[in-house]
Amino acid sequence: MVYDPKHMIRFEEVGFRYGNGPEVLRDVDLDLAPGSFHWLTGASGAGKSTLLKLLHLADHPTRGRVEAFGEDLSELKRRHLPKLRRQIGMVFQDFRLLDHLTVFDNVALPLRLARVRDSSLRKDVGEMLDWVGLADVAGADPRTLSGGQQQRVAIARAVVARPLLLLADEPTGSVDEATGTRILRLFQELHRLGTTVLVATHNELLIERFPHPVLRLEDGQLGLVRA
Ligand SMILES: Nc1ncnc2c1ncn2[C@@H]1O[C@H](COP(=O)(O)OP(=O)(O)OP(=O)(O)O)[C@@H](O)[C@H]1O
Repeated sequence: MVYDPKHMIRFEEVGFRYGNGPEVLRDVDLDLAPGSFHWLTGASGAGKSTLLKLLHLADHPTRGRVEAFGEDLSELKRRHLPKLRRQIGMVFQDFRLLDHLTVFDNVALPLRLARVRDSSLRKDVGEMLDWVGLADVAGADPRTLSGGQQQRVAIARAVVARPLLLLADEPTGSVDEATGTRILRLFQELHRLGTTVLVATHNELLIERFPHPVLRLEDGQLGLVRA
């Protein structure tokens, strides 16, 4: 399958509820243009993580249509989903690093899943750790690192396989302002290289400093509050 990068992710009238609970997302329309950078905001509990979960193709909508890289999710064969999801890098709010693996092996994980050869895997992971400034802790247990360092491991892991789309859930939530700015500069660099980026955050300071369009979730509905 070769994906057409002209089509990133498209939502049409998407609704989502957990079990029999109320609808958390309602009539969400979204067309993420390739090469775009969006902020995603909204009060706590507004549904940002839920929207990211659907964008990450980790769950199906309760209603509506999701199209990813030109493929309709409801028509996609289950065995094709992992390959599609490999086009998407995700930085989770709580990092989700694997404690039993070193920093190097955490970052290498997506390449191992994609069966990348050992020699090019070592090169790619090495370059990625250099890029996030963590080459000197490659052999460390991630639990021994600071929050900001762990976040950079999570970012390296999310982008090592060169995804078309990068999603990040509150990536500066547990780091100081200087580290937050550093993380944003990494995202900016990826964006300049052509990656489509969407970052959920409460950090008004960063939203002001990096003037990308702002999407806002309110009452389960998505709107553009800054173009
Ligand atoms: N696994 C779940 N089961 C049931 N309800 C859930 C689940 N996850 C989230 N919710 C509910 O869905 C709503 C949206 O939650 P979500 O985590 O998407 O919001 P958020 O905007 O990311 O919040 P925050 O900014 O605090 O991270 C909330 O009412 C939450 O309680």
